[in-house]
Amino acid sequence: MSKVFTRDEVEKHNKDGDLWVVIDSTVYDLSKFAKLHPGGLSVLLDEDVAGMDATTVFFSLHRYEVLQKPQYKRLVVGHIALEEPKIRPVGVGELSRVPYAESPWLNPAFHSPYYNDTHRALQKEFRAFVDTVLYPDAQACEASGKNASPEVYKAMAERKVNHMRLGPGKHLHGLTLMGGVKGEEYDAFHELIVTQELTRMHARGYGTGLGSGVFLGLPPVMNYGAEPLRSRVIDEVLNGKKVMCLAITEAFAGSDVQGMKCRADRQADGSWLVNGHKKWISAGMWADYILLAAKTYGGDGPDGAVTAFLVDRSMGFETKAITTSYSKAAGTSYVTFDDVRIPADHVIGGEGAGLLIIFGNFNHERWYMCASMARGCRGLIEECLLWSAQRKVFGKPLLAQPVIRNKLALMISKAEAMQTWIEHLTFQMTRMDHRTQIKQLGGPMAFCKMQFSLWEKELADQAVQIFGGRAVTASGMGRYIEMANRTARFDAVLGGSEEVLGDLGVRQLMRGMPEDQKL
Ligand code: HEM
Repeated sequence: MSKVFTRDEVEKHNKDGDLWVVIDSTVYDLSKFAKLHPGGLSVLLDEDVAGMDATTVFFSLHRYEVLQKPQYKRLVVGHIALEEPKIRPVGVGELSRVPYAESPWLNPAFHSPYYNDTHRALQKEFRAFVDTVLYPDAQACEASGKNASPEVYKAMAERKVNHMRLGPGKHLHGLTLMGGVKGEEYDAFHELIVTQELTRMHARGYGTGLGSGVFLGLPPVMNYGAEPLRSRVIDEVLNGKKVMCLAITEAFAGSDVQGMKCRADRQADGSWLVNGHKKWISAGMWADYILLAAKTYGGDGPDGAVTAFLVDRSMGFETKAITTSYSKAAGTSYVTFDDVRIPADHVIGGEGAGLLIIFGNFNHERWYMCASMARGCRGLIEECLLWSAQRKVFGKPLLAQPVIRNKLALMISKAEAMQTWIEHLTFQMTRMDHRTQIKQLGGPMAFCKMQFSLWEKELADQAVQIFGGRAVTASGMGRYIEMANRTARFDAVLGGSEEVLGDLGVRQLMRGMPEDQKL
């Protein structure tokens, strides 16, 4: 049982070698730790700290999670008589109590036409899974730059996480998913929940490395692959036995997909010989399979047509890590193909079908990015509100400054608009078949992604201003803000740059401009 002290007793331990502090009514013995303290010894010997209640100063310098680490929990020697801790951390799977930190549908006072009990059940269980399994691994891998641990791949397979990330479909039928959701009832709003909860790992690169291959690379194999290859690859990737990635962009071609130079030449035995390279390939470092787009020559179709291939690492492609400011944990790579031979049955969707396959995937990719950005911005708001309430400047909390409140108002209003917009598009996905979605949602999705990444950068920028110097260091108080600000730029480029997407949306609407209507 924890020992009980009076504040007078604690005050006597106020020197080097005999140093106690009180944080939130808990008494810590820092006598030995003080010399190892990352913030130094002198700050702990300050007359307002040594032997005193250091709650306010502690929370202006450290995140709560510091106190939860086992090595620091050991410093606890007791608590103050007749006092209870006032700070109540958010428990595993719980919702934040900070206003606007959660999407409105999670606010019990609010109503939504989109969500039912199955959505709520999935959200609850998925959040606990992120908190307990993914978050710790994500943070460790962001620091080490490594791929997710085998235990995480296993845990995801057991809970059918990859299955869910692919969106609704026959691959879920007969399965019981997290929260007891039946595979048949899983819809685009369940997928929205899964996508948004994943952003709470606060590890953008890790998330990309862990999942982009599944929802970008696998759908073409699922929709167009030939058996038995199709079933084997689906099983291996969904169940975490193999990692997959998508390889389209090159040093020569980004948003202008057709500018690619990677080529595949048909051989006399029907196989293909691939030469060229791919650049910025997320998860490429850990990929066993690549869904590759290359221009084909000497086949049945026209020379230079884009064709999709499933390439196995054993076929001999090479991957080199690209150092980005994003994250090593994304496994971003430069992939080279030097006379890599691909069997004829590894063509996906037929010769020349590559562009159709690639473009058919774009809406889903952009929707996914928009959903993540909307939830990521909520995370920024939660961080900024908590920080503004606990950080004191000129004797008052930051929240007492009108200029800070103005920044928060601009941030919150954008995050609210983002969630409303993505839910509107998600609702269309529940009502339109795939073909109609491609036709109808290309423009709206392009505008949505363009605007979201503009807003995301604005929010990240405001958050940096609110956190100050803490937001540019990768550890400590502002580390989530540092990560968000560093990675927001990638959303503006990946999946189609803002400029290209805006133009795409306008060009699409031009096709529908009426000739029989004038001003
Ligand atoms: C249980 C008691 C404490 C523990 C376990 C602890 C632990 C840490 C850790 C792990 C860091 C590295 C940064 C981070 O991860 O947030 C840090 C930094 C720091 N700590 Fe503490 N600390 C304690 C108490 C205090 C107190 C009472 C003060 C009062 C002044 C203090 C002042 C600082 C400062 C100034 C830094 C550097 C912050 C920065 O780089 O911005 N610490 N501490």
